[in-house]
Amino acid sequence: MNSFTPVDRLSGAASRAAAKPLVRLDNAGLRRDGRWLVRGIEFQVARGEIVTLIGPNGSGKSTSAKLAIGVHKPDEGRVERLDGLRVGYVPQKLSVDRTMPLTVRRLMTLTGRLPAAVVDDALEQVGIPHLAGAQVHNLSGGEFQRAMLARAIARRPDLLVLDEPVQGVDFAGELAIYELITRIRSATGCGILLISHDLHVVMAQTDTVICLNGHVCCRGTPQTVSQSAEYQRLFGAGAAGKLAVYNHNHDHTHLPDGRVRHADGSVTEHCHPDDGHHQGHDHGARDPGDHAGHAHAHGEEHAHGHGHEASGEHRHV
Ligand SMILES: Nc1ncnc2c1ncn2[C@@H]1O[C@H](COP(=O)(O)OP(=O)(O)OP(=O)(O)O)[C@@H](O)[C@H]1O
Repeated sequence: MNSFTPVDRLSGAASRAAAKPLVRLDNAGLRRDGRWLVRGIEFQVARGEIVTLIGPNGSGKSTSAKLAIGVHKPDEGRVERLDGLRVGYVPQKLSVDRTMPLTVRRLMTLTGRLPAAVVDDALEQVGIPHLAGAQVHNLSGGEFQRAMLARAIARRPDLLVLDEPVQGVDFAGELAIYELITRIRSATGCGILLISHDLHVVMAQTDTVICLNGHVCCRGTPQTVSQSAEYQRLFGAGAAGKLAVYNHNHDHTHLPDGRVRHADGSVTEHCHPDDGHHQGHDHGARDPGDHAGHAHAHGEEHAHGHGHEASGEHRHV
């Protein structure tokens, strides 16, 4: 998991190019069947930046991302991309039948040849080198999303666009995947455009949040957006408090194989009853041993989040 390519030192010309955003939407709008799907969309993604689009179903997140990468041409406004921009795109829906016989290695090369070493390196980076020969239909939700991420990063994109990268992943896996995304950003310096409903999980990892509802409702750092009246109208006032989940202290790491490494270096099959995430947290109606009831990352690094319940309130602003 330490085989990321370090960010290259940039030449003068390249560093001037790096100062320009990778992509910039300026008052972009898309109209279909006589109605505006999105309008007045303005945001940009710079190298090394994570921008997250949030908003309720149908608010135009995917449409805005597709405008950004050129799948759609704007009917109004402008979209500018850096010349020669390489995009890695993980769409929300994939037209691969997960019941078809297909190995992870083949999934990686469906849309173009890649040297085996590059495939192996990408799988290593996302923490599933052992699954190269596995059938896609046997992967867990989290493994599948990691395979999709590997597929996107294998071609060393400048801009990584991830449309709901934690679909089918439990709360614990979500945080691990967001940590992985953050690590990819830090190690490769690519820009990342992330789409999610799950703002209270996503937001702490994000530089800029753009809250959409057919138009841009509000924008800013996770903290500013979570406090804004527009955001609270859209997601419910209770959603603002969810950011606190990131401040939780923890004292152990969940390893990829499910075992637990403790602060003293010992490794056990399960958490100790007095481990960090058991202290003062409500496991709800779930069995106390059921870790899906709250979030803590199962991965190489650790982060704990609690209180992932959806606000439930989705009013339009
Ligand atoms: N090609 C299209 N033609 C007509 N309408 C479309 C097209 N693509 C999307 N839409 C509509 O545009 C609106 C925004 O869709 P979009 O997929 O961007 O929303 P979203 O915020 O990503 O939603 P979700 O969270 O449900 O994935 C929806 O009402 C959708 O039905």
